[in-house]
Amino acid sequence: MGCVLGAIADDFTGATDLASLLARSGMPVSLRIGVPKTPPDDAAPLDVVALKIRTSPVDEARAQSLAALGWLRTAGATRFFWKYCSTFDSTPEGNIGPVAEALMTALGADQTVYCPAFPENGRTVFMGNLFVGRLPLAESPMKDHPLTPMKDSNLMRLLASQVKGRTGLVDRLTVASGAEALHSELQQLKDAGVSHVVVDAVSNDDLLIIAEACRDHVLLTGGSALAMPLPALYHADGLLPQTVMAQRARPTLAPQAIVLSGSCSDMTNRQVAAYIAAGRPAYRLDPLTLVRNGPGAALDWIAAQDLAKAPLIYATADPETVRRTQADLGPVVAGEIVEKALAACATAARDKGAGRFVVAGGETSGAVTQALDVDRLDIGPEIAPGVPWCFCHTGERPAALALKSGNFGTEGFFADALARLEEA
Ligand SMILES: Nc1ncnc2c1ncn2[C@@H]1O[C@H](COP(=O)(O)OP(=O)(O)OP(=O)(O)O)[C@@H](O)[C@H]1O
Ligand SMILES: O=C(O)[C@@H](O)C(=O)CO
Repeated sequence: MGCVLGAIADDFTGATDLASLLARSGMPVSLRIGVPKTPPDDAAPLDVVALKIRTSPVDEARAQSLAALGWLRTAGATRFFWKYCSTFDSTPEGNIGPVAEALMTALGADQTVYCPAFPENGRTVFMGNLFVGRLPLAESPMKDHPLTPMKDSNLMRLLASQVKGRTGLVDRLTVASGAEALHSELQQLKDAGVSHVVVDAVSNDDLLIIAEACRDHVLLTGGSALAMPLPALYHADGLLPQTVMAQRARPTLAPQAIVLSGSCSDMTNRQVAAYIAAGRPAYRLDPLTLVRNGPGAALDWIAAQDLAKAPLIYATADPETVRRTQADLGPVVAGEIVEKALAACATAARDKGAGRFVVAGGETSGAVTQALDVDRLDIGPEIAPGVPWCFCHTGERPAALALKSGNFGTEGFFADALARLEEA
């Protein structure tokens, strides 16, 4: 069978997050890195295209997502999901809103919903405001994000600066009244000309109600948790046969491993500190040194390491250090120089025999995955909510990649991920 639900993710950790939550349904999920160059003759019922467009210029983000849409439509998809970050990471211009509008126009949809809530990871939406744990988004560590600092917690305001159409809200009181009440409020908003509707959710039960109410929408947008109930609903609607995920044999992996961290999130800072405190070999990349001398010293360090000890290379730094670096280099140059260096470290580790890669950060994962020439990933066991091991071939050899969203996982994540692979 062809594809039923086609999803487009704005970064690579977001794509593996979404793929792992869809895979909980037991139905086959495929993850493509970039828009595939070949026709979709091997599409899975649930197919996810990972793009690296979170901070791209708006026109480029629109063009890439429309190309992904075209491929997914050719694959047979009749339902579509636009996946962005559960912390709504975006700039004042986009790309959440502009991509949603471009997809709506292409699909002839005059309304869509926005729900980044991911309760298992502490992201909830109440009265249109996004919370990270107990903090409003703009008071959470996301205010210091190196590329997309989030300075407002109100999703309608954030969205209004990104879209041309009218924005509105369906609040938790309506969601709690059930799918029918939500459906009819969405209809009233549509009649009033509201195209972009933020919908509150504080629990998985709320997300199930939203998915039920919107199961006939051609386009949904949100975090991975909103997509989680869709396979079962589409199955109930006769769109998706209950095919059990074909358990592909797990590839035999070289034991050598590397951990690459370019995320500067609060949780990644704690994960890096915990890994170093446990006595693992570690090398810190300094963006200012990279500008002057390139990544040569880091590559020499990798050459001298025993990769069976899973060494860590990290640019992860606290907000004050990041601010100082950005004051010298600018956020874009600082980000790119680190991404390029970590990508070079990944290929050096692969060439030295590494078959296991733990990567922290969405942009970082994009740079690393592209450098390793990965074009498709199979979804393996989930290490933490939204972070699965993924299997692929890099060149001649199979490899396992864990692409960790900045704030996901607990402090012991890096070591836990490697241990989980042993058990899987
Ligand atoms: N020391 C540093 N100074 C400035 N920028 C840095 C530094 N270290 C990393 N960066 C850049 O910060 C950005 C971090 O973004 P990335 O998407 O990788 O992590 P994240 O946003 O925490 O993860 P996610 O998007 O999955 O939540 C990257 O572009 C990275 O190159
Ligand atoms: O939704 C999330 O928080 C993640 O999947 C993500 O997109 C991080 O980049």
